[in-house]
Amino acid sequence: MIDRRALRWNGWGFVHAGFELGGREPEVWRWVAEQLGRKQLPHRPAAPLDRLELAAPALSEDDLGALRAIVGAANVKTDRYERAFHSRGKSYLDLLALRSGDLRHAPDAVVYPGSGEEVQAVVTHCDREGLALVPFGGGSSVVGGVSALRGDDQRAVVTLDTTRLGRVLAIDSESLTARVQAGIYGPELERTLQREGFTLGHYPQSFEFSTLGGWIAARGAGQQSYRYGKAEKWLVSAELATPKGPWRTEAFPASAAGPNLNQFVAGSEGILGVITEATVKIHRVPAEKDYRGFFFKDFTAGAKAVRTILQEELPVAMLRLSDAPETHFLQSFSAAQHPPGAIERAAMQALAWRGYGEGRCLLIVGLEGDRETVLESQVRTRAVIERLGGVHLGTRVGERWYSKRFAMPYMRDPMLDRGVAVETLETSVRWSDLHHLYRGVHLAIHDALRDNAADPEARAIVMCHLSHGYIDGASLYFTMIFPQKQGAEVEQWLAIKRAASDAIVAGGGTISHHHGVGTDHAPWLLREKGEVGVALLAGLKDSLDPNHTCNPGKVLPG
Ligand SMILES: Cc1cc2nc3c(=O)[nH]c(=O)nc-3n(C[C@H](O)[C@H](O)[C@H](O)COP(=O)(O)OP(=O)(O)OC[C@H]3O[C@@H](n4cnc5c(N)ncnc54)[C@H](O)[C@@H]3O)c2cc1C
Repeated sequence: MIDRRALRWNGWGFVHAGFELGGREPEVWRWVAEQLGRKQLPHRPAAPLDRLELAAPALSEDDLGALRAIVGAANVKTDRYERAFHSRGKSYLDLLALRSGDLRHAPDAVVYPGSGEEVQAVVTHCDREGLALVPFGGGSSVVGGVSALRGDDQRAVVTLDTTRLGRVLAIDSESLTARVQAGIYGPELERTLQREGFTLGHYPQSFEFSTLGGWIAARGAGQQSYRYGKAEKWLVSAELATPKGPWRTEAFPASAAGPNLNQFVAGSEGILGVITEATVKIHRVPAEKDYRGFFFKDFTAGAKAVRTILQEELPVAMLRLSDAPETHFLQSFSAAQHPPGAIERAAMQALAWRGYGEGRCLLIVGLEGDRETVLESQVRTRAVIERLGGVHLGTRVGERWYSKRFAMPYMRDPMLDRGVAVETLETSVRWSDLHHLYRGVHLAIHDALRDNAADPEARAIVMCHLSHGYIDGASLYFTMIFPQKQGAEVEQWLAIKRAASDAIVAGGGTISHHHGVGTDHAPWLLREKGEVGVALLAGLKDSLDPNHTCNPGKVLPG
């Protein structure tokens, strides 16, 4: 379990850590300012915690006494730090609220149960007493999934932090499954499994600060999902504490006994109850890892290579194709930190002469497995890539990406400190609709950014990568960096988000491939699931949680 106070309550990661700019802060920030059409970047520090207004907890001493009796006095927290830390997740909207000192959604108490039985007792208590209950793992939701909301008829909000449930309970080395408590953080889970020679292989960018339960509840995807699968694929079974009592789902390798109910748990986002533990599929730790880079002349050629590799069913762990703006951004940002030497500059110039210039797109191919499989796969993926116009860059770019794969989120807080917004959104779509959707979303974002720009000189960076591919389609992940419109930051972002989400749905994409629904995507759910589908989900909620105790205001359209 990570000590909560070691973490930024209103930003990313450990308080003592940050993004390493190689001693070239002035050059990097000058480069960012230039890209965004700013002469210089403003100074916009976040409001300090001790000056924020926080309403007194709306729980009586009886309520608190009852919670203390369940989890122990030390595990019921009502102090300022705990309530602020648990008030929201990590989306741009969340950070805007936290940084401006808006703690309207702070929970009235945070409880840390130490067993599945204690979780069940807390759920039952909240349900009986008319209290809202918000399940909270790492709190890295970027869709409003952990906002401490309550229904009109609920007296107060209790946030249930799962991180004391942090143990691997059993490993079945014959079946390759592990039974794990839901509040375990990524690093502790992998450390424990790898000590025994196994891995789950689920490495989202938020790996260090997110939990097993959160991955399942939000149907998450790790960066190597091509090999290890999304959460719904590696989930074997789960145990939940619900207002109707404990619920354990079936745990078979396959079954024809009706629909597989695990599929309702994956993506339930806390609205059906609290996942207390799960059995998951594990793998032997791969003996070999190979990450290398390739350039394509454009995004279409790169996407065709990714599709071909997947449809030829070559065993890959990761294929990550950046479009031209993202490739340019990554290279220029890296050059601002570590200026390239003469040899590197000459190599880039030579590639530009060969046509890999302005529009070039970087593909990172990750292979994992035993030595023979990785070697064979390396030969075969490279053959496909070169046949379709890719040029090999070697392992350095791949290894650099791998070593920094969890670092980028640390850039967001210093950007916000300088009036620069950073946010992402994602979808998945069939191959036959992919380019149409890509263009449509790009256009919608650009138009919305222009119509909501900070001023006429403001420029934005909009970039995309293709990741998490399948035989029939792939996920597209968009990142936007733009100057904030001071005083209207929320409205500015909502306009951009609305335009992008409408374009995603119009283009045939899902409103989320791996971030989930939360509050932010709920308005688009009806268009995706249809009336019958939403009624089915609502019925499921009503049957397990008739008083709507669990995570009110999330997933289902209001
Ligand atoms: C910088 C950054 C990078 C990210 N990268 C990725 C990525 O690569 N891939 C990806 O999939 N996601 C990514 N995310 C999104 C987020 O990390 C995932 O949604 C993650 O799965 C959430 O895990 P968590 O433990 O933080 O859950 P939380 O944020 O605490 O909760 C997420 C949702 O699940 C519910 N929940 C949590 N635990 C439980 C439980 N035990 N039982 C029932 N409900 C529960 C919550 O109520 C909430 O609705 C990223 C987020 C950030 C901020």
